[in-house]
Amino acid sequence: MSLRLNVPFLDSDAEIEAAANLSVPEIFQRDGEVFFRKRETEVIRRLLEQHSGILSTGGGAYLAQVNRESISEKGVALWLDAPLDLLWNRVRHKDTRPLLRTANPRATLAEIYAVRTPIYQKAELRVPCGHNVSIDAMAERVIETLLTRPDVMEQIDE
Ligand SMILES: Nc1ncnc2c1ncn2[C@@H]1O[C@H](COP(=O)(O)OP(=O)(O)OP(=O)(O)O)[C@@H](O)[C@H]1O
Ligand SMILES: O=C(O)C1=C[C@@H](O)[C@@H](O)[C@H](O)C1
Repeated sequence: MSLRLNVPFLDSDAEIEAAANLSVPEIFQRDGEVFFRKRETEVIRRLLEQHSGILSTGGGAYLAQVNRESISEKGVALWLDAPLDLLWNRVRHKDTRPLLRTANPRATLAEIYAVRTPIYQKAELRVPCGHNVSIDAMAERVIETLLTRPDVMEQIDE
């Protein structure tokens, strides 16, 4: 999306990792989730203040009201709404998500999904993501959806 729109791509996890010189799991292990969430809130606010572009936040960031407010103030929240089984297939082979390092990560993901879905529904925009929707097709759908918010993204016909 950022390549197509020629705007910066920002990722809050990547910014936190660069600042700490540690991976997200290492930060969780060394400093705990509460510490991580504080850094996440600071980073999201700073990135939204300093840049106009696409900000990919970590999946837990939108749970905090303060982050939801920062996002709505500076732009718009867009939820990529994927079904649980699709999410599981994407994360099952990775060990980069500390919250899923449990005895039964599939069940943990289901619990997280159930708790978070009503909060993700607060996002102003939503794009459903089914099986077999390519990254390109998703980017196209997201751009079409963003165009419904001319205060955030405007089409310029050349
Ligand atoms: N439309 C798609 N089709 C197929 N695979 C996809 C699609 N979108 C994302 N993926 C893959 O799903 C995996 C998870 O995506 P990604 O790491 O971007 O998630 P994320 O939303 O950044 O998660 P988090 O913020 O929790 O880290 C990646 O391997 C990515 O390539
Ligand atoms: O969904 C979450 O709570 C998280 C998602 C990742 O992007 C990281 O921000 C971290 O692993 C927490």
